[in-house]
Order: sequence, then structure tokens, then C-alpha cells
Amino acid sequence: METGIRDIPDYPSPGILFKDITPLLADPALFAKAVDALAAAHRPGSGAEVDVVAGVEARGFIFGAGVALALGVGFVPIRKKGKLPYATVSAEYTLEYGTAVIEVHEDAVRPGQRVLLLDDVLATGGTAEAAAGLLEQVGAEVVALSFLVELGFLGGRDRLAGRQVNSLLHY
Ligand SMILES: O=P(O)(O)OC[C@H]1O[C@H](OP(=O)(O)OP(=O)(O)O)[C@H](O)[C@@H]1O
Ligand SMILES: Nc1ncnc2[nH]cnc12
Repeated sequence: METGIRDIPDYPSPGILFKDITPLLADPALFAKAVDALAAAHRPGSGAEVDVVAGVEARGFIFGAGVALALGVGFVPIRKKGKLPYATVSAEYTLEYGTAVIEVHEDAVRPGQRVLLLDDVLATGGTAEAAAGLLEQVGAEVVALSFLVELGFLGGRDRLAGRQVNSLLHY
């Protein structure tokens, strides 16, 4: 099966096998299929409808925005430090190849809004755990976390125990 995911060894640092999604993005049929599949579990009538989709900068924006449009709901950007113009809450976290800080606007959701968190890759789960925590800090109910790719050997799903986690492609 053509996935549009390409392996790049030793990027961005030695020992990391990087899952490059750019071939998938360049193929409109594969890209549309991925967005449609990520949206499917949350379509009207699914019982898992959401009010908002959130995505983590940068690759999470691509799929998050697509899924938000597919579901007819708004999109909340979770950005790397210093990029959001209004008052924010922030979290420092570690990911497979480093550390970073992400932020979300403190008024990004209304209290109790049901949010689907989207990202391209679930690796160690550090990013997703921090992002879900930020969304909850500003009043969201994080209904599910969905990923295009899950690197199962890095244990991200265990780190997110107790949360609804869905991934399309498992490595
Ligand atoms: O599960 P983890 O170990 O936390 O890794 C997953 C995160 O790593 C990548 O983001 P990156 O910070 O490289 O940013 P980018 O989207 O700007 O490339 C990816 O898009 C996820 O957000
Ligand atoms: N191995 C990997 N490939 C692509 N994105 C990632 N984010 C964290 N680990 C990654």
C-alpha cells in the first residue's frame, strides 16, 4: 500500500528515523484520504462529535486545519513559544529529539468545549501530553487525540493512558 510516508535515517540527529510526510502532502488523493480518515470518527452521528479541532505547530496545523474544515468546526493553533499575540498559557516538554515550549491563547476555547487534538506523528507522546494539558488548562474537554502516524515502539500511547488515542498508520 502506498502510504506517502518516507523514512529519513539520522534526521534531525543520529539514531532518529524520521517519518517524512511531504510525499503524502504532495499527492492530493492520499492527502484527502488521510484527512477524511482522521475526521471519520468524529462525523455528525458518530457519538464523538467535537466543537473544535486543535493542532500543534507546524505539521499538526496541516492535518488539524483539514480535519476542522471536514467537520465544519473551528481550529485552535497550539504554537511554539512566542508566536501567539494574545495572553497565553505555556508548557515545556520533551519530544523524541529535543525540548520545546508550546503555547495556546487563554481564550482559545469556551468552557467545556469538546476538542479533538490532531498531530501528524505520535512518537514519545511528550508533545501530545503537553498540548492536551494546555487545552484542559484553558477549559477544554479533550475528547480524543488523533495522529496520522504512531511510532508504537516509543510508548507514546502508554504515556497518554486514559485518553482516547487514534492513529491511522502504525510502525
Ligand atoms: O511524540 P513526540 O516525541 O512529542 O514527537 C511528536 C512531535 O514531533 C513533531 O513535531 P516537531 O516539534 O518536530 O515540529 P514540526 O511539526 O514543526 O516539525 C511532530 O509533528 C509532533 O508534534
Ligand atoms: N521519528 C519521527 N519522525 C517524524 N516526526 C517525529 N516527531 C517525533 N519523532 C518523529
